[in-house]
Amino acid sequence: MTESIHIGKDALQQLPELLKNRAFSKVVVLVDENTLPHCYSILKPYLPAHDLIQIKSGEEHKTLQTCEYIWQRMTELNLDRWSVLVNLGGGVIGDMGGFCAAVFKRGIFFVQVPTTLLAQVDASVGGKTGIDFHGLKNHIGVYQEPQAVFINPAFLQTLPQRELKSGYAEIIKHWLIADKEAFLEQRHIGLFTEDWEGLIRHSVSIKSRVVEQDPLEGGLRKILNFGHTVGHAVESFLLEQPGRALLHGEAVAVGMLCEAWISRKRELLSSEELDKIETFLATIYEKVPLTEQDIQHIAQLALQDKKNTRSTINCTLLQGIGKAVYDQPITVQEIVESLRYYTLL
Ligand SMILES: NC(=O)c1ccc[n+]([C@@H]2O[C@H](COP(=O)([O-])OP(=O)(O)OC[C@H]3O[C@@H](n4cnc5c(N)ncnc54)[C@H](O)[C@@H]3O)[C@@H](O)[C@H]2O)c1
Ligand SMILES: O=C(O)C(=O)C[C@@H](O)[C@H](O)[C@H](O)COP(=O)(O)O
Ligand SMILES: [Zn+2]
Repeated sequence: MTESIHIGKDALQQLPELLKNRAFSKVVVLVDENTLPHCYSILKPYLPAHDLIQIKSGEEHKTLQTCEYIWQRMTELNLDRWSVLVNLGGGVIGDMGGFCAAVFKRGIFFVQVPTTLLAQVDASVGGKTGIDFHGLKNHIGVYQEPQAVFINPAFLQTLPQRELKSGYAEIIKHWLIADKEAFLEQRHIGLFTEDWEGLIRHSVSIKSRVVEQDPLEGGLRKILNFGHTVGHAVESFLLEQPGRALLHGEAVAVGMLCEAWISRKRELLSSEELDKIETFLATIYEKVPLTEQDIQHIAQLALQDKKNTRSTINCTLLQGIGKAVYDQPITVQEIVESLRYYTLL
């Protein structure tokens, strides 16, 4: 695991040393209306004098418009290239704050302090930063590693159950692509775990191992995108439908079911394994109602996936539980069929 990722209840104790050693000219903390009341008091004792930038929470604000506001505030606060932005929040704050820092004055430093399960096990690790554009997920962004990541499971105490479940989807994804034993054992414990730190460490180690080998997603890193070809299309589509938006992990759960079904269709996955995946996910995630018209729209959105080459949709599929294969060409029609299958589950 990368040395700059600190995990545990004392993780933040490493932060003052980092801030002191690098002698940053200014420290600014990016928060939203939830992380300010719930998380800032945990972080504050570890910070020198600093300013705050507050934005609205939620995927609908992971946009260029919010970036403009952040850059405007950074300018008003006179940040120079030796400033550091501390992103205190979930994946939206981490992705967008990381992106804003990476391009402000061609790049200032940033640190990730993830406060949701999803951000602790996935989004804060690996250097993908970015925003949504015209409803398309992470359509604009750059790869830029933070100075360090500080993961304190204590932040999860105030996180709503629905958000915990969303983050758990990325943990399940890590098991499905890389650790069969963990999937088979842990699924009986599910969200009743008391060992968040152990689960986080395990997930981060899986993700870090992949990212270290292929940081810019030339090949292997695409396995981390299992469930996202269909999942991002579902998420993008429902984000634009009033009252129907899903959380990222909820959409990934739908995507994993569809892509597991396509894996079965290709005889990469046995019907017993597909059944195990379906049964487990059904115990956690509610069924998302989709009409035939929705399905047609969603399948078209997959044509914008970042793993595609020319007009080929390259999907990551499962070759049995615990092993993933990337760059598997699939068709829009197969996505339609997989979503129809999902609606009948
Ligand atoms: N960069 C990556 O590798 C990567 C990986 C996975 C997901 N993502 C992105 O992450 C985003 C989803 O992240 P998320 O699930 O963390 O959502 P999020 O950032 O929207 O946070 C979820 C909600 O929880 C609130 N919150 C955060 N911490 C809290 C706490 N401790 N207590 C109470 N409330 C708290 C937030 O204000 C927000 O309302 C998506 O945009 C997704 O595309 C990125
Ligand atoms: O880190 C990665 O690589 C991932 O694919 C992790 C995903 O869980 C995450 O949602 C990521 O943001 C998706 O990246 P994208 O390139 O498909 O936008
Ligand atoms: Zn994801």
